[in-house]
Amino acid sequence: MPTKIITTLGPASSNPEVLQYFKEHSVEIARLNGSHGIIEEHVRVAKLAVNAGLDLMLDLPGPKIRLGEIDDKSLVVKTGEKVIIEKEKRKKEKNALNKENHIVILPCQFSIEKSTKINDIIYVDDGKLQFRVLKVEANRIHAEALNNGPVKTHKGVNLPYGNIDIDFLTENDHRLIENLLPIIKPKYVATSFVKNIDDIHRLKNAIRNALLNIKDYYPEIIVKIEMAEAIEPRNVTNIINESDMIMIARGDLALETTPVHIRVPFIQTDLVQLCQKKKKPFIIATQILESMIACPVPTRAEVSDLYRAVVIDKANYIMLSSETAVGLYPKECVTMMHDLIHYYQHSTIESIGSSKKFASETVSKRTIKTIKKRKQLKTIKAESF
Ligand SMILES: Nc1ncnc2c1ncn2[C@@H]1O[C@H](COP(=O)(O)OP(=O)(O)OP(=O)(O)O)[C@@H](O)[C@H]1O
Ligand SMILES: CC(=O)C(=O)O
Repeated sequence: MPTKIITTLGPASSNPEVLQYFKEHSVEIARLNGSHGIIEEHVRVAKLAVNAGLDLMLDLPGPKIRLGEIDDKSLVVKTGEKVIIEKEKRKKEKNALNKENHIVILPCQFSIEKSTKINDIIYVDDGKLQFRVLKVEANRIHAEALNNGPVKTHKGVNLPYGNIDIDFLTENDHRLIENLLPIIKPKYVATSFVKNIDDIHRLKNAIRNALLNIKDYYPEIIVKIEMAEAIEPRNVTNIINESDMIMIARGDLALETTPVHIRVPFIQTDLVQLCQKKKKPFIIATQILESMIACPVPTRAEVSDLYRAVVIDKANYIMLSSETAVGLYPKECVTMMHDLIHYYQHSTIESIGSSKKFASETVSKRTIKTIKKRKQLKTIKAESF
């Protein structure tokens, strides 16, 4: 089976025309990220995706630490700037400017003081922002920004050296399982920040309870591998056995394993081998075409990453996140993936590009042109020798 695409839906892609395009270009699953948006919006978008013929995945947030609501939409921190990180206050307690004595206050959805010590680095927004801890108090952390960058609402917070103790199923997970799952009945439920097999059992119980009155429906469970504990030998095999599909969730994995960023490609290799050995389908996720959030063409490194996922790892699915949720070029991202998948499948076939069926049904016109060009080049080369 050729690799298929999963697209995360958001403002950039939640309309019938884009979803139809996705369907026609190798997208099989539409992912709704439970960490963002409200239930009513997810219901609306789920209907559009189903109407376009896509399967649904509901991705549960799990105990992922995130920033709270950042009121100042243009907030930017600068290198060396002092910030305070503290548990998000309720609406009426909020300081409208998010500032105290001119120090930027960053609200966080969970208290993280107990998991932090002086000189630890706190990573925000997939590590795009880094803060060094200067002082830890009972209810807040004083830190300094190590680089410049915008601070946005609900971006992820990672503490690779901290020991986080947040219950696996959060209030938000329960709300989505009880109020959204029975309505949209997604084919897949993805679960975040799983540490061990007990977490999966707890999720399955919660789902069973929410579906007591619904017969003939139970979702397939996708376990996202994104924590160091999940890849320990005592956990990883059990987790793979207990799941219907594995997601190599490289965004958080990169910051939850140390040395940060470095281990991901190695872990990817090991997980791919394990999944293949156990015949478990798997997804390779995150930042495959990240630069295409703002640019219509990918970097060479991204194309190589895509090649690795499709050609070397032979992933069952590759996933787009911000690229299709909030990016400027959701269709171009899907086209890029679709074309590489089909180029791989057909580039060795002698009749490539001349088959009408191939041209009309699968690859975008641009790829056909490229493949034809490649064939011409080959011919020229052969003739000149
Ligand atoms: N339904 C949505 N509405 C608005 N913005 C969204 C929505 N879904 C995703 N986004 C935006 O796209 C970004 C990337 O999406 P993605 O699903 O990868 O989320 P994430 O915050 O990185 O978390 P996760 O670790 O769950 O993937 C989010 O950070 C958010 O800014
Ligand atoms: C997809 C996701 O959650 C991650 O890469 O962290």
